[in-house]
Amino acid sequence: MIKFDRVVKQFGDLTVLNQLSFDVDPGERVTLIGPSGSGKTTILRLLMTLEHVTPQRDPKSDGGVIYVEGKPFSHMPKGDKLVPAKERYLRQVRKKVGMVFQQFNLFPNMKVLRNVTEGPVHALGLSRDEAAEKAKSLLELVGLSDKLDNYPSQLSGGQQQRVAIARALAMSPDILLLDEVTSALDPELVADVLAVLRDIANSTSITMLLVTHEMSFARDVSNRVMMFDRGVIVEEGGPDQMFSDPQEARTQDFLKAVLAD
Ligand SMILES: Nc1ncnc2c1ncn2[C@@H]1O[C@H](COP(=O)(O)OP(=O)(O)OP(=O)(O)O)[C@@H](O)[C@H]1O
Repeated sequence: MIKFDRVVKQFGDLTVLNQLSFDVDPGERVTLIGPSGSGKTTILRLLMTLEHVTPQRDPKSDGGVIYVEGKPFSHMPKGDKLVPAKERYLRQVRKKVGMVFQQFNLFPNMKVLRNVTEGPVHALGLSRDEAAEKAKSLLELVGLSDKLDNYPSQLSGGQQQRVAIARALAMSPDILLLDEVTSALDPELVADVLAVLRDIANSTSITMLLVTHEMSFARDVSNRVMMFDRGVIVEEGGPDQMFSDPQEARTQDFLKAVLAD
């Protein structure tokens, strides 16, 4: 479903991902943990094509290939303009991936329903009626059927994040990326958002990659936990083993620090 094959990503002199290889199978839920700056968000951003691997001649610079459903993408020779066919191809692959960010990134001038219907109308070619029907059922799933005509500014942070989740799902992605989706929320709003995500995890077979500091949530929903440090996987395993019996000192120290927070 997802494959990183010896991916190297640099920002200037900083090597953020260092010959990183891993696979994610269809339907897997994988949690990425690790200290700040270890490259977790960069992995998600590469999958969303918000960042690119841009190989150059220098063997130390960017390299490797990322595959989604067997198709290579995010491999862009530096300086090349995207030709239309390649852009179309990338758009096709990108449609398979949905992302929810820490900041909700809703369109502030559109009502809730419109926030969720815009993508399906413009990117999937659904009619306004079809998109509205789909959006309403997703907004019901996230518990916001009574907010269709509200603007984002009229909602709490937790409600806005639930709209963002419905908006990502409205594109029918095969893969859902969640990047610290509760970090910007007041503590009392976190539980509702996590409950919605638990429901989605339990009721769909969508593949998920999560970056989260909510360890009990990660333990509940993930099949696998990968611990990153400096752009490499230090340790990986099932959630019970990783959270109860981590083997590597860096994982032990990281979890101690997070749990003491
Ligand atoms: N666009 C960019 N330009 C320059 N440096 C960047 C860019 N994006 C990320 N970085 C740097 O790359 C490193 C890895 O960042 P990344 O956001 O992937 O880490 P992270 O593990 O998600 O951290 P956090 O837990 O704090 O979100 C950091 O040192 C960051 O400053």
